[in-house]
Amino acid sequence: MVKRSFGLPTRNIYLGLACLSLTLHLVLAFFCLSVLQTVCVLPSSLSSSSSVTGINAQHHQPFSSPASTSHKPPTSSVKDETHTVDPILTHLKEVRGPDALEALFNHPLYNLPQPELQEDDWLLKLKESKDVTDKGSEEESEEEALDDSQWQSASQEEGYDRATWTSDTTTHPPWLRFHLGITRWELYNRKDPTLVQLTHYLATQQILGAVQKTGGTQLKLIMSFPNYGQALLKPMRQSRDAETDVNLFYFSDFERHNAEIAAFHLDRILGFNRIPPVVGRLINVTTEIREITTDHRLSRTFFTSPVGNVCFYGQCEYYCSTEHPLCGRPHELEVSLAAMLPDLELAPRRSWRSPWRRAYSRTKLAQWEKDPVYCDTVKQTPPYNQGTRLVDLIDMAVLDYLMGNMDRHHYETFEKFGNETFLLHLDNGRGFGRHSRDEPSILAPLQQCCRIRRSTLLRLRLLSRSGFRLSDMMRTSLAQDPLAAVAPLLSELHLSALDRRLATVLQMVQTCQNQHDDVIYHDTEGYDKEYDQQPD
Ligand SMILES: Nc1ncnc2c1ncn2[C@@H]1O[C@H](COP(=O)(O)OP(=O)(O)OP(=O)(O)O)[C@@H](O)[C@H]1O
Ligand SMILES: [Mn+2]
Repeated sequence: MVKRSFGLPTRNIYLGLACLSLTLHLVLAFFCLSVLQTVCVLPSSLSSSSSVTGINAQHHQPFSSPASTSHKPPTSSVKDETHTVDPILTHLKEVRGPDALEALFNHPLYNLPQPELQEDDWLLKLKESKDVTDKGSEEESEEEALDDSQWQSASQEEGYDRATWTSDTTTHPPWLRFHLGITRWELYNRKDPTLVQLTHYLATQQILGAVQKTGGTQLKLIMSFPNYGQALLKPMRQSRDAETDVNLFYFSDFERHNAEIAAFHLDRILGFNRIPPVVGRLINVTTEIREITTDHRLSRTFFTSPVGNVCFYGQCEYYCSTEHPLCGRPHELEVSLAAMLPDLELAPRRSWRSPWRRAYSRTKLAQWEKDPVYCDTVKQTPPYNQGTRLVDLIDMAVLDYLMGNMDRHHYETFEKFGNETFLLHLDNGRGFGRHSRDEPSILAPLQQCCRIRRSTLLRLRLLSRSGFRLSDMMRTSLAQDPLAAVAPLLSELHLSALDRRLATVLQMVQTCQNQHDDVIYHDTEGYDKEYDQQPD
């Protein structure tokens, strides 16, 4: 009786619940399809990339975990009040992982129109074959010209390939294609497949030679490959998580191999393309240095440590002693390998002292640290008084601030291009030393000059948005490096420091704009319409 008297109402309740559940499912399915299409469909490669990087998602949207991102919208993008007013966001797609990096690089701000390249905008050029045979012609003496005959070694050195390159670029090894692709405006074209081939080449080619590089203060080696490519090696000296001792001056800090690697990725993500490609590699110090080196100053410094690891220290000014050994485990050592720039004889470079160079002294201050209107003087001094040199320097200060590099005493340019060219951002080994502290003085050029390229500013803003967040882009980009399989190239603490520092840069530009009129250097003509509503 009791059962029967409750039967009908219970059935109605069940029916009602079923209808409600069906409606909810339909609404959910509709929402998922229409609004979250890009989030729901995750690229198949994600799970593999996450296992390689071993990402700890404590502080970030875990792009590596499809389950956790696929059914709810990222909260920060929903909160973003500028979503409907900022045209930049019309290009924003909520994607994660490798696709997000690709989406960033496909954004119009990373594909701004470039002036058409003229013949003298290329650093090197191949000689026409008629020039090679036409001995005595004036063009023969052109320093920047390469001719096929240079590549044919008369005496075949052991292990080296016989060069069979012709003027057909498909016969060229990646390092040569990289050299031939350098222009007045950038070191490499991000979309050129040469870049991927070059990094793969550096990471995998057999090492035939290893000698110390002269010049500079810390140990560096030049490694040679079978088809005459070379790379600049910086070794791992300390664990990735070791923070620079607070009592060490910037000029005493160790150089870090992972800083060289991360700086290349950061520079590329900022859209500069001014750092030679760098990859990480595990090398065998016995077979790939000790047994092949012809450098006696280097080979003399090898020894076996008390626990049986093979170590060496080389000869240089800083940290080349038994107390600072570079040790394999027992043979394997992590290193960074940077693609070498063309030989100085083919493409001479000019070294410029940075106006914001530090004093490199325990006690002295540089002029820019004492004079609040220092930039007024710089602005009137060639080459900073015209062209893009000042804003180029400010781009470099932003890059250095983001990675905490206080060691930018000089920068270089290719002599061929005079003053109208990009700045090479070489030597980044002292970046990424501290994540817990930001060094405001690195931003002095921006703070004192209150000037920035519009394209740089717009890209920085883009990188502060969810979906394109700088830390996420860096994590994804660094996961492509071979050493990411050993451990993430930058710890999460360093990655979040990047976002924090980026916010500081944007805040500084805002403060400048509140006080000055001519903060923006307009370099995005023709694209202004698209960003009309972008506040600057
Ligand atoms: N990828 C490269 N290809 C060719 N030359 C390079 C490359 N990177 C650096 N160099 C050259 O080697 C020199 C020394 O390198 P780097 O600056 O990294 O060493 P360093 O020991 O930090 O020097 P310093 O102590 O003077 O700062 C640079 O000034 C530059 O001219
Ligand atoms: Mn240095």
